Amino acid sequence: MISKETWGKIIRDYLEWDVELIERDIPYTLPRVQRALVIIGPRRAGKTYFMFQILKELLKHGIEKNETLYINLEDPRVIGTTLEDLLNFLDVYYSQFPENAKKRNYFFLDEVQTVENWEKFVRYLLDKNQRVVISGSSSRLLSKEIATELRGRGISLKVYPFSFKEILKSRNLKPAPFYSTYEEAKIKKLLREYLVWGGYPEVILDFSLRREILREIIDLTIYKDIVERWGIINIKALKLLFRMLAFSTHLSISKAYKNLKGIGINVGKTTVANYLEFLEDSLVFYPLRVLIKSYKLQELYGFKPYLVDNGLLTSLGVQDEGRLLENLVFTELLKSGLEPNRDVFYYRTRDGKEVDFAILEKGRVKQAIQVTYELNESNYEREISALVGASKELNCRDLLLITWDQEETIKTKGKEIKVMPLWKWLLSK
Ligand SMILES: Nc1ncnc2c1ncn2[C@@H]1O[C@H](COP(=O)(O)OP(=O)(O)OP(=O)(O)O)[C@@H](O)[C@H]1O
Repeated sequence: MISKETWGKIIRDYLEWDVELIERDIPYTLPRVQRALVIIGPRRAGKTYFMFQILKELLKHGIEKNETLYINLEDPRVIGTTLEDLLNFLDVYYSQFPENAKKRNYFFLDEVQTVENWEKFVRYLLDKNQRVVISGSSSRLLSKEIATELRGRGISLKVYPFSFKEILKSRNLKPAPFYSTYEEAKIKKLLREYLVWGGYPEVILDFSLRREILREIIDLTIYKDIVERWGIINIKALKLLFRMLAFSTHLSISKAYKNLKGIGINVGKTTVANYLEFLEDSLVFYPLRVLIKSYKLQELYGFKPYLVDNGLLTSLGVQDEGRLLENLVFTELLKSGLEPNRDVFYYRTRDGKEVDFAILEKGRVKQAIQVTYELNESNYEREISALVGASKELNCRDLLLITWDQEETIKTKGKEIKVMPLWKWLLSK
């Protein structure tokens, strides 16, 4: 049992506490109805820090600090907290601030999954008309499942590693209609780093330790979230599968199974499917499906694998700039709020040409995006005819081709294709 003194101290410590943070551009609203805001995202993406940002914004809007409260349930002083302990903690809080008992308070509960029956406590607070923000990720319960556990009493908000705009902001480079030669050179240098090393907050904050940080994030995800949690014994197969995702442009369960078999790893197809699902659940891997009505055909075509951050690709050994660029575009689409396989798919024309991203809005394809590092003689015909074909079949006029550094407008066969350098596209979003 956690003593009243311990809770009292934790509350006092919180009131004295402050933290410096880089402000994120993640739109959110605290639910006005009796629902908790559940912050979810991959490991080390900045979920806790985003809670801190919400807290700070409340204070800026005139809420007294003692009307808010943050507890990290993985704080060593409160390990083993039970539901009863949490109720005791409420008593201690209200005994210190009796006037708050009649007000609306803001509770921020981090690593909430460590307490058994935590959802009962959250529902109790919500029933009392309190505002609740929760987050967590551990081998015991993935952040995605927290939303499920609340059974309709949670609204989830996704936090991913930094977007390019957020990185620029952290370096005091604000989006502007024009940049000086110096600024443009600086933006391109940062973009090159972002292309290779991604946007995990700790990587941005300590670039010299990027390799170690990324390795640690992969280990946390693989060992804590997947191996420990599911009691996986074939760790080698899981790690090889993760690497395969990084290197493949197309994959399916059978193909992954055959690839593994080809290098002497014998695991069943069901195991392969399970491992892929675990990686997907931990929000590091996204299988992008083809835009097609028939579910059977969708299965047949398999998926295009993407990872949540380019740093993971590099850490796993990917060096191909084309692959890095395409993955980066995917991650920015994610960060802009698009849900893969609901708002974004890849597209295959009737004659088998591929367009990387088809963006849907209100059931129609609003934009078709092709990504290629450099448009040149050898790929021009393929890239352009895929976009033109998709445009005709999908009746979509907004055609975009993202490259590393080329810019022009191509008019062909009655269609107009905008060719845009990556940095301009990222800043225009
Ligand atoms: N907005 C930010 N400003 C400054 N530093 C940040 C920010 N977001 C994250 N960080 C840095 O990254 C680290 C990891 O962030 P945080 O703890 O918020 O991630 P998390 O998603 O909650 O991680 P976990 O999944 O392991 O619980 C922090 O300790 C901090 O150093």
